[in-house]
Amino acid sequence: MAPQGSRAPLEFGGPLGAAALMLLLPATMFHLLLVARSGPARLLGPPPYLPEPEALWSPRALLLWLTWLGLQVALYLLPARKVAEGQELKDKSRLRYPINGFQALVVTALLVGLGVSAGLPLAALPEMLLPLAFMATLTAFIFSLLLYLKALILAPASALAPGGNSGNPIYDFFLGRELNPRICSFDFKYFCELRPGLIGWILINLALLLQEAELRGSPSLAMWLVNGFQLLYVGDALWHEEAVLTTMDITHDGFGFMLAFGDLAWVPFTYSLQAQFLLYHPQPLELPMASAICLINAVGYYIFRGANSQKNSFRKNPSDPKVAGLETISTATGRQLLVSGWWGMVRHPNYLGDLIMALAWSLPCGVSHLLPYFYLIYFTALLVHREARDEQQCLQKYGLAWHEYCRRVPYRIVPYIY
Ligand SMILES: NC(=O)C1=CN([C@@H]2O[C@H](COP(=O)(O)OP(=O)(O)OC[C@H]3O[C@@H](n4cnc5c(N)ncnc54)[C@H](OP(=O)(O)O)[C@@H]3O)[C@@H](O)[C@H]2O)C=CC1
Ligand SMILES: CC(C)CCC[C@@H](C)[C@H]1CC=C2C3=C(CC[C@@]21C)[C@@]1(C)CC[C@H](O)C(C)(C)[C@@H]1CC3
Repeated sequence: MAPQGSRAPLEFGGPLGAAALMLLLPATMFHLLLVARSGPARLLGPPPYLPEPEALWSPRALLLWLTWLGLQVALYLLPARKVAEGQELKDKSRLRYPINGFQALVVTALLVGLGVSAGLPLAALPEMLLPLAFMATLTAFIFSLLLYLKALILAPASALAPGGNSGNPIYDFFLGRELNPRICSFDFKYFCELRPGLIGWILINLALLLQEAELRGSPSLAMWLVNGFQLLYVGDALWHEEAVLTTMDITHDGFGFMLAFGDLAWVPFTYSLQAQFLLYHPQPLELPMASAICLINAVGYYIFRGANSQKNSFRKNPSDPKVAGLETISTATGRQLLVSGWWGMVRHPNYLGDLIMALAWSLPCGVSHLLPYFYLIYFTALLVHREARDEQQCLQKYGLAWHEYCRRVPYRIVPYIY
């Protein structure tokens, strides 16, 4: 058995919190799937009915799910235009990652386009969301168990994540013991973070748009906006795939149930909630309002992309002319912190942009229901919590220099408010 790594303070309410989240997250996802198609679409009410086992277990859905995962694995293994190096690890080594996510998106789009023109009934996908979500949840549980056992038996101490090796099996299963579990060069966390769930989300949105076209003659303006905004978000993530290597999930969090379920089930089946809602609850949207919503999304995207690219360029090469003129603070680790540009406005400008976009994704659904605003509410809570986790980590890494940064940039996410 591998020795235990260094012990970090417990997050997410410790083992009890982790156990509660493992029940609550799948339950919330199924609740949303059921409520979105119900007449009243009440976020806070009880679900309209409890599904029978036959509604969850379907061999067709299982086959479809495995085919989808198999396709994304095959696309991941295709030759990449570039191979990028990750951040330095505890043992001073760096892992290598293929940069071919955008290529996977384009090939998937071509294959789906060919399939649809050959008669593939993509518009039937919305009817299979419940069993598909069940397959994804089951996969996440089984996969996390295998990852947990692999980490327990095979991983050396240097491969463990800072947080997921407390010794408590429930907590470690949830958070993930190993930082970058791999088989040969296949990196499970990196693969799951950007491929099956994120591209699956866009495919579900498209299927909902096609079904709306079948039902009502053409997709509504609101449905076009939601599809367009979310395609931009996913396309952007895959285009800037290399930037994910400096995010907290890759550099800090282990790969356990939280990320496996988040990537494979939560993202595709709950992030498509607005499009699901619109299929069953069409909303009128006039052009002036639609233009205002596009403007909000553009502002959010501008901040989100600007901030993420600025930090990424700076971390890759601080003398890059794009960032060389920015003001910085030196830290004892030798790394520097930006204190001007986007990172001088608030301490998490990328979260601010992401939240503004989240608002723009909900607004096309009108204001008659709370349900389509679930993403905005959940995402605010996630980012506030994530920001607090990141502060703790930065304080540990940078000590006094971080205090100085907080003094110079006092607001966390929203200028003059928070
Ligand atoms: N749609 C979704 O569901 C989700 C989206 N996201 C998005 O993912 C993106 C990445 O988020 P996340 O990984 O949480 O965090 P960040 O990309 O903000 O990374 C935080 C890290 O950036 C570095 N950093 C912080 N301040 C500075 C500074 N002033 N100058 C230079 N470096 C700094 C620190 O790491 P170091 O110094 O070690 O480099 C810190 O740990 C965000 O845009 C977020 O909105 C996140 C979660 C969910
Ligand atoms: C529901 C659980 C409590 C938590 C699950 C969280 C995950 C769903 C998210 C954690 C960080 C994520 C990121 C993205 C998607 C959601 C998860 C996996 C991201 C890939 C979305 C696209 C962005 O451009 C990004 C910056 C690449 C994101 C990285 C973080």
